[in-house]
This record gives sequence, structure tokens and C-alpha cells, in this order.
Amino acid sequence: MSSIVAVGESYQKFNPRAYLQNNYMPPRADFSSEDCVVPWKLRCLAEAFTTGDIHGRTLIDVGSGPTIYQLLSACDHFEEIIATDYLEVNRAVLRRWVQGEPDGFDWSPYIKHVCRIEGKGEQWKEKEQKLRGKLRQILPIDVHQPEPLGSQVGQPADALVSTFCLEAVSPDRPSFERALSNVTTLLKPGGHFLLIGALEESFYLAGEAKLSVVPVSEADVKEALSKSGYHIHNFRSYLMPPSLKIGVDDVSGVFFVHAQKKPVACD
Ligand SMILES: Nc1ncnc2c1ncn2[C@@H]1O[C@@H](CSCCNC[C@@H]2Cc3ccc([N+](=O)[O-])cc3CN2)[C@@H](O)[C@H]1O
Repeated sequence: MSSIVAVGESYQKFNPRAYLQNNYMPPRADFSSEDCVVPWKLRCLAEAFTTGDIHGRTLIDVGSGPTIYQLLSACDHFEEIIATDYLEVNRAVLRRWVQGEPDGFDWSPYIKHVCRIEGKGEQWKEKEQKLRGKLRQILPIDVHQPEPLGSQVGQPADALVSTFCLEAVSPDRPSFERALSNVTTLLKPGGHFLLIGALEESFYLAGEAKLSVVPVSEADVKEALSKSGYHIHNFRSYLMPPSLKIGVDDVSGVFFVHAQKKPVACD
């Protein structure tokens, strides 16, 4: 069995609720401390959009998983946001959130925090409804395919977001680099890519599933972006404090990159 097929097999046991519990509840989601990893991620994303340089018609979120926090600061800057994931269980979680079904994960602490740090006086219910209104497509994706969205691919997006996906679905570094190259076909030349991921992680848990992760360093990520034709505007790293090493993975840190796909070279 190819190692990519093995990755797909391993995801069949992925449990969205366990995954959310492990990574998006306290202690990792502690909004009282700016030093905590979730506020750090939200601040990186909010600050990336304050320049006003990142905007357009469509943003695609690559490997959304069962989360929407990564889209909260984006929703003011795009007409349409397309969420994607490999697993139907995750796409179903996202659809239920968009439809406002009551039994879902409570993202309100995240929405309130983002409204606070954006400082625009936006009410959290207003931002919640705005994102629900923009999240119009939730599509299947496979980043190991040269056309990750298959026949659904429309015109290239103005921007991409991806959080914790590429390294968690790639068995090795060449596969990670190919996956990045594949998803880059979804982005227009000159388009912006906001990428968040795990540093030096080799596994993580999501209920019964124990998923392998290809450990990547800052240098590995920068090299992969350079090979895929990106200019890096900003690269930040967060060092996971011992208090947040809670056994759900062996992640050493988290990286945030604001990269831009170089325009096509004119001959
Ligand atoms: N072939 C594929 N193409 C696209 N997506 C695919 C494919 N296969 C699986 N997927 C899809 O990709 C997956 C995305 S979730 C990946 C989780 N990454 C590791 C985890 C995340 C995390 C989160 C937060 C923090 N923190 O400190 O705050 C740390 C960490 C480190 N551990 C999942 O949705 C799957 O459904």
C-alpha cells in the first residue's frame, strides 16, 4: 500500500469531536493569556488582514478540518469563502455550523476574541452571521492530487488559508512539497497564502486515530514555499510551552507564514 494511501486509511478513524477537544478547548484555548497558542494564531491572522493587501472575490481554506476559527478575520475581505476537507465527517461538522445547528462546537469565545483584537467594535453575532453567509461551499479535497479539488476547480482563488494540514497528511518531505505545489495551482499568480502549521511534530491523536505527521522545521517550510514560487512576507514561530504539551501530539511549536505567489514571469 502506498504511504499516501496509508495516510488516507489512517484518517478513517479521525474523530472531529476528540480533535476539537484536544486542540480547541483549554488549556490550548485560553483567551485570558496572549501567550497562549490559540490567541497567538488568531492574532497572526488578524494582523495579516489589517494591511488591507489581502482581499478579493474568493478565498479557499485548504484542509479546514472541523474548525472555522481560521476564517474569522478573513470574512471581511472576501465575497466568498470555500472550505474544504478530505473527510465527510469534517465537512458535515462545518455544514452544521453554517446552518446554525445547536449541538455543534461553541466557537463564540473565538469570535468574541477576534472581534476584540480587531478593535472594529463588531458584535460577535454579527461576525458569526457574516462568516456563515460567506461560507457558501464546503468541498472535498485531496492535496495529493495534482488538481486537489478535482472537477470542482473553478477559476484560481484570490487567496488561500491552510492550518495544520499539509504536514499532517504527508508521509515525508517530498510529499509535503508536492502537496504544497498541488494546492498552489488553486491560487492565482500574485495571490496571498496564509499558512499555519506544526513544527517538528511526528504524531497527533484524534480519538482512536493516531495520525503520523512529517516533522518539518522553519527552514523546511521556507524551502518548500520557495520551490513552489512564493515570496515570504512574514514568518513567525511560536514555541510550545511545557504547560501546553498535553500528550495529544508531540508538536514543538507552531509556524505562521504570510506568503505571496510570484506573478508569472514575463518573457
Ligand atoms: N489528502 C488530504 N488532503 C486534504 N486534507 C486531508 C487529506 N487527508 C486528511 N486531510 C484532512 O487534514 C486534516 C487537518 S487536521 C490536521 C491536524 N494537524 C495536527 C494537529 C493540529 C494542531 C492544532 C492546534 C495546535 N495548537 O497547538 O494549537 C497544535 C496542533 C498539532 N496537531 C483533517 O481535517 C483531515 O480530514
